[in-house]
Amino acid sequence: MLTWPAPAKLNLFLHITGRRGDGYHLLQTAFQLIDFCDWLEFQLCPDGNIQHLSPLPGVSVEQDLVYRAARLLQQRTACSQGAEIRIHKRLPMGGGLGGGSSDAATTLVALNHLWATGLSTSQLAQLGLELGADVPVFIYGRAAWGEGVGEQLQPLELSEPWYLVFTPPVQVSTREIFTAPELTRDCKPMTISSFLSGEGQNVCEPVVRQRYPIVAETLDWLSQFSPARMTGTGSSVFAMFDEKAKALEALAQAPSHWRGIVAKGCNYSPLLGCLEEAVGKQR
Ligand SMILES: C[C@@](CO)(OP(=O)(O)O)[C@H](O)COP(=O)(O)OP(=O)(O)OC[C@H]1O[C@@H](n2ccc(N)nc2=O)[C@H](O)[C@@H]1O
Ligand SMILES: Nc1ncnc2c1ncn2[C@@H]1O[C@H](COP(=O)(O)OP(=O)(O)O)[C@@H](O)[C@H]1O
Repeated sequence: MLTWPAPAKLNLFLHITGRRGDGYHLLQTAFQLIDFCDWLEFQLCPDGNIQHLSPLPGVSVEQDLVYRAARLLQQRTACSQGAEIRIHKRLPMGGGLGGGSSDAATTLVALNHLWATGLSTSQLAQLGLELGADVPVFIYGRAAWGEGVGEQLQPLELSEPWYLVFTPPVQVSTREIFTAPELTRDCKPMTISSFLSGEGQNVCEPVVRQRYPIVAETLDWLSQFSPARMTGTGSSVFAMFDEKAKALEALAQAPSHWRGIVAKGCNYSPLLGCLEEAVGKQR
C-alpha cells in the first residue's frame, strides 16, 4: 500500500493577460506549494476495479477528481489492474488551494508507479490537464511560473517562507469570478524578474473582496502582520512570515472561529520525495 501526500498550492500573484479562442483566460501566475496536504492511500486491486472508499460530501464518486484520474490513467494505458483509494481530506474544498487538482495529480503519479504503466512525467501532466488546469503543476511538483491557462510551466527557486493561510467560510466558484464583467483581463505581460523584485497582484482579489465581504475582512485583518493576498479565485488568503513562531503568534490572535493554518512554502512537493524514495532515486 502507498500513502502519499497531495499538497496545497498558493498563487503568489495572478494576472490575466487575455483570453483564448474558447473563452478560457490566459494567466500569468507563480505557484508555490505548501506542506499542508491531503493524504491518499492506494492499494493494488488485481481484479481491475477502482474503488473510492472515502467519498467526499457533496461530490459523487463519478465527479471526484481522484476517481476520474484513476479511470483516465487506466483507460489510456489499457491497464488491467485496479485500486482501492482512500482520501484523508484536510484541504478545504473550493478554497483556491487546489486540493482537488492536487488529489488528481497524486493519484496519477501514485497509480502510474503502482500499476507500472510507465508514463513519463510530461505524459502524466498532459493527461492531468484534461482534468484541470492546475493538475500539471502538482505532477511536476515544483514551485513554478505558470502561463497559458497554467499549463506552461517553468520551475522557480523561491524563498521558502512560512505562510499563515485563512479560508473564510465561503466557497467562491472559479467560474463566477472568471465571468465577472468587472474582472481586469488586460494585464501587461510581466517578466519573472519583475515578479521576483516584488511586482504583481491577484486581479481576482478586488472582485472577490466586493462580492464576499468576509474575504475582504480577513485580508484586512491579516495585513496588519504582513502584506496579505488571496490565492487563485479565493476564498483562501495568505501572508508570509520569516519565522514559524511569528506566523503562529498572529494565528493565536485571530478570531477563534476562523479557520487558519501555518504551513511552510516548498520548492519541491513532498509527493516528489515519496516517488523518488519509491523508485530509489536521488534528486
Ligand atoms: C484560478 C486558478 C489559478 O490557479 O485556481 P483556483 O482558484 O481554481 O484554485 C486556476 O487557473 C483554475 O483552473 P481550473 O481549476 O482548471 O478551473 P476550473 O474550476 O476548471 O474552471 C471553472 C471555469 O472557469 C473558467 N476558467 C477557468 C480557468 C481559466 N484559465 N479561464 C477560465 O475562464 C472556465 O469557464 C471554467 O469552466
Ligand atoms: N478530490 C476532490 N477534492 C476536492 N474537490 C473535488 C474533488 N473532486 C472533485 N472536486 C470538486 O472540485 C471543486 C474544487 O475543489 P478544490 O480543488 O478543492 O478547489 P479550488 O479549485 O478552489 O482550489 C470542489 O468544490 C468539488 O466540487
